[in-house]
Amino acid sequence: MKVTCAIIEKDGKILAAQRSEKMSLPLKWEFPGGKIENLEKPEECILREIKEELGIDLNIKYMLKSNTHCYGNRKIELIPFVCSIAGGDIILKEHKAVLWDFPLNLKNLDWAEADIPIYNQYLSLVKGQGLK
Ligand SMILES: Nc1nc2c([nH]c(=O)n2[C@H]2C[C@H](O)[C@@H](COP(=O)(O)OP(=O)(O)OP(=O)(O)O)O2)c(=O)[nH]1
Repeated sequence: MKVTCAIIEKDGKILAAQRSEKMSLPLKWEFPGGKIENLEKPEECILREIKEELGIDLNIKYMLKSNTHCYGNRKIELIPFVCSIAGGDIILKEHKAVLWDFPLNLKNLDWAEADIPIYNQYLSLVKGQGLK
């Protein structure tokens, strides 16, 4: 299963979202997004999912390397897009909470396992740019 997710940047901070009790991986933190539907391009998927889940429009800046992870016998390929907000105000439609912080400060969140390599990939990238 292919899943897209968004690392949304604003003023040097990024957004982490907490899954609700009712979702799979309850209360884990993730980069919001969701499953690719039939015939959909990954870029279309992430824009649709973020509109559905957070009520905002995104600009896609670039894609990072995907991470394949198995939760038991469920294999997902998580495809990350670094994005900025194009418009709208965040309304939580599915998540329990969201948090904005500098990338390094999010290290100790209880991340979904599939997100950890993606978080680390992003961190090395922004460190390389001399940012936090
Ligand atoms: N959206 C998103 N999903 C993630 C991330 N990390 C991660 O392991 N996942 C998992 C959780 C889900 O099993 C799947 C994404 O599906 P989804 O967010 O559309 O969730 P869903 O409720 O439809 O999925 P499910 O409960 O049927 O498993 O990928 C992430 O960063 N973002």
